[in-house]
Amino acid sequence: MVSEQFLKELPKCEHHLHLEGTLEPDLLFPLAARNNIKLPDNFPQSVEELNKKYAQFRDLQDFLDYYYIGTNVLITEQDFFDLAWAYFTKVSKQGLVHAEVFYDPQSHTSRGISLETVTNGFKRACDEAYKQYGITSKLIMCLLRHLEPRECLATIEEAEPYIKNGVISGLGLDSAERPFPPNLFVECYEKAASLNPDLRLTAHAGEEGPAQYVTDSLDLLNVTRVDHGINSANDDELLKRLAQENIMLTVCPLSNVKLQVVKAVSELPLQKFLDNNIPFSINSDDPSYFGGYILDNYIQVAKDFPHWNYNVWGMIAKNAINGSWCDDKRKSELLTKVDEVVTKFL
Ligand SMILES: Nc1ncnc2[nH]cnc12
Ligand SMILES: [Zn+2]
Repeated sequence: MVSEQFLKELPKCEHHLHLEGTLEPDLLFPLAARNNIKLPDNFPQSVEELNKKYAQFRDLQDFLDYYYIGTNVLITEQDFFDLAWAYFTKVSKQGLVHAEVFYDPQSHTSRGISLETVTNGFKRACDEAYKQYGITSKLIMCLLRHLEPRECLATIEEAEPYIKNGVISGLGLDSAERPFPPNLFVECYEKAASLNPDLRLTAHAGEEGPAQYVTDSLDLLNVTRVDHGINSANDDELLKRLAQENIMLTVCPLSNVKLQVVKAVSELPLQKFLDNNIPFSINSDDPSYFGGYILDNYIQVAKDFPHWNYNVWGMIAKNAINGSWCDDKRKSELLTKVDEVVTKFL
């Protein structure tokens, strides 16, 4: 296995990180107190109890139930800034160089918090992360697929100024996958794309849902990237297409284990993706809930795929950079850094 120090120094990109999923219990309770939010009686009432619950979830929905309760403690622009800032500070020590991060405005607008409050708080943290840590970033607004598509359309309309001025760089689709297929959101994706031709499109698909949802996300939503996508491995035609069209899958190893999508990271079809030239990146999804940030995910994959050498890891890091939505200058800077680190450890 490659060394942990190498994985730490390797320039890493995160493409699948829900900012609300970085809410650690030791921030959740102080924010609840700061904002006078009473958590439900059946919600764990201490950091220790909450950490115990986070040790295992039955499935995606079991996790989402906790996740949405957690978001209720976020009220002011400063709360959103503090949340994202805590995340950037942590990963700045793990070799993260570029982050394309999700957020769920509807979890907040449904509680009377404006999309501006949320977006401005997160954007300020992104700007500060660049200033203080040199981390570049992009904001991706996600639609909650358990909500009515017409509500999602209204959210896109609310976000129009941020989509037009590029503060929101991408559109995503998250929450409970299985009963809410991609075809429900065709109009939303078309509307968002019409507001700015540079808006990037992605969607969660093939996490708990079938490979068909990945195909439909490509065909119906015109996504150029797929979040999770691991069930693509069950469809050989789709695998060929992902390679031909250079569609990156944003894989989340520790998440998949915690949500019981797989029993162990070693079961993930990562070798199959490599063998079929399908680019993937390694990501943390909701790190405070799933027991690890970006470097923890890299280390676990390295442990479960111990035959991958420095060159293989260099290629994985480069695929993540090439699949990023940053400009060519930033990409070439980061690609050069990968070569330097690989050479140092070879
Ligand atoms: N892993 C995940 N899948 C779907 N929706 C999510 N929201 C936060 N994390 C998610
Ligand atoms: Zn996710």
